[in-house]
Amino acid sequence: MTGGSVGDVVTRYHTLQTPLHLESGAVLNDIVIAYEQYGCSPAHGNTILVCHALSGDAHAAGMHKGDKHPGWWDGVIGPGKALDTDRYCIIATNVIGGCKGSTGPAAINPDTKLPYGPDFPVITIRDMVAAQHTFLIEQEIHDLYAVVGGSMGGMQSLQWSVEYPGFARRIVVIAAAGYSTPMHIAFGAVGRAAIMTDPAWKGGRYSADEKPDRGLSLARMMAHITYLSDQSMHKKFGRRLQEKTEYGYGFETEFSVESYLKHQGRSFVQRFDPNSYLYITKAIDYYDLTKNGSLSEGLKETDAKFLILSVSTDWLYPPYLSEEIVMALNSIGKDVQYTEVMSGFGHDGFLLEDDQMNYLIGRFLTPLTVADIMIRDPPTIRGCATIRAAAATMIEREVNHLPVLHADGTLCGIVTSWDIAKAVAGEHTMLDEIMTKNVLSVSADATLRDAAKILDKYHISALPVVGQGKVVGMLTSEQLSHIAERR
Ligand SMILES: CC(=O)SCCNC(=O)CCNC(=O)[C@H](O)C(C)(C)COP(=O)(O)OP(=O)(O)OC[C@H]1O[C@@H](n2cnc3c(N)ncnc32)[C@H](O)[C@@H]1OP(=O)(O)O
Ligand SMILES: N[C@@H](CCO)C(=O)O
Repeated sequence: MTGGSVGDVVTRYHTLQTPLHLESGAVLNDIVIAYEQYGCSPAHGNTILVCHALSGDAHAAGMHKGDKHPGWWDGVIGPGKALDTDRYCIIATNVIGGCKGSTGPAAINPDTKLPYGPDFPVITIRDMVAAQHTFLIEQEIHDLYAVVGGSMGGMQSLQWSVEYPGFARRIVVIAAAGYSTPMHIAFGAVGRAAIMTDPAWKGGRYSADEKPDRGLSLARMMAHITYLSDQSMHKKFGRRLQEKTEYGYGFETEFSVESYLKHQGRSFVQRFDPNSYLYITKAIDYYDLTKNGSLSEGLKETDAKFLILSVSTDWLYPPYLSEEIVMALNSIGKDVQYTEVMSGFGHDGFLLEDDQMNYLIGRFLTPLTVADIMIRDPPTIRGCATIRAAAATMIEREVNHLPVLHADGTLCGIVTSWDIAKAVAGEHTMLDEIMTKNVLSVSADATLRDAAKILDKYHISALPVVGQGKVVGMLTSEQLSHIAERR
């Protein structure tokens, strides 16, 4: 997919005026939310909130001055991309508990004037979302067009739908789950143990000069394996050695994958706070949207359209976890679409498969409407005409359906070539005798999906498109099948 860049961007900061009552019972005051905003100005119904994964931040797109990489979802956010900045206002915030500008354990505790460290209260995904909600309200944004996120971002998207039903019209959940599994918790536990057993951790009260870097690096190395796949590791590294010493195979000689993981660990300690890692992984582990053991029960109050995406080779959040969400939503009659993205990248596929993400998310957020494919200014006929005149118009204009109009141009019926055939057999003369009078119609801004549902439900093959009382177009099942074949 082609698309432009949002260009140079800066992170902004907002201090919440409202204290945040956390799920743990603790209260946080003066919370700072780091955020970035791209595209149109926020207006009623045009704003999309993007939620990041474990180590992400508010810098989702565009370039920060001096950086060598753009924001973490630059491939999907920008003019003409799925999160189209020509159409929408895109907002990304850093979660509370994080370390990229929003209040987290490395922030200064106003009571002690020292970093919170281990005194920072336990936070949950629900708390992260509550902070985003307060932030939006204080920015005078009272509804969202969509909430979109992958991995922990997907958990936030789902939590939004449960916590604030109706606030967001569309919810996109990628490579996520309705709850953290024992395996997620197990990986989280090992990562936390790596940090907490590093002598430099010092019960969480480490100094800026001496952080538990070894522990954090180890935690990231281990976690990063879970973001890859067997297939991607074969392809990326094989059994290659990074460099062979002149002595041949020495104990120090690194495999390519070993060197890669060390690089990931080393670069992670440059950009992430160890205590934040503990708090955020704990928030992920506590995440559980089931109620009385049922995901359907937990999602009962949601009121949005859902797009759920999984990644075929993701073994951390395997497709079955997404399918559980889909089944739960289906079982309670919610509007949900699902696709398993075919990708060899594993869990991080949601950050790498830009083309598929753009196509699937773009189609969901900005679906084709009836206006995009309808026949404009279609031939019509007056209700007082003869059947012969209708047949002649159909042959001349090569159509099988004619909307029938009153003298004032408003719709009063529809006639099809099948009606004409029946009329000949029944020896009728006037159109009024054979046309369908209870004609169904659709508006030009209806989605093709909604229009297709009407055609299917009533077993009909065409719908006049009506705007301001007048017929402005015609939509047929034939056009819909052409579109389905092309997409
Ligand atoms: C919403 C969010 O989750 S935001 C957080 C997302 N970001 C992260 O997870 C940060 C870590 N980044 C990554 O894991 C990756 O960059 C991804 C998943 C985002 C993208 O993956 P890719 O484009 O395939 O990059 P890849 O995983 O190959 O990493 C490239 C880096 O590894 C280095 N590298 C690659 N192979 C090796 C090797 N054998 N030995 C040492 N270093 C290596 C590259 O030099 C490059 O370094 P740089 O980032 O310092 O420039
Ligand atoms: N690699 C991503 C995905 C984790 O789910 C991150 O570190 O945030």
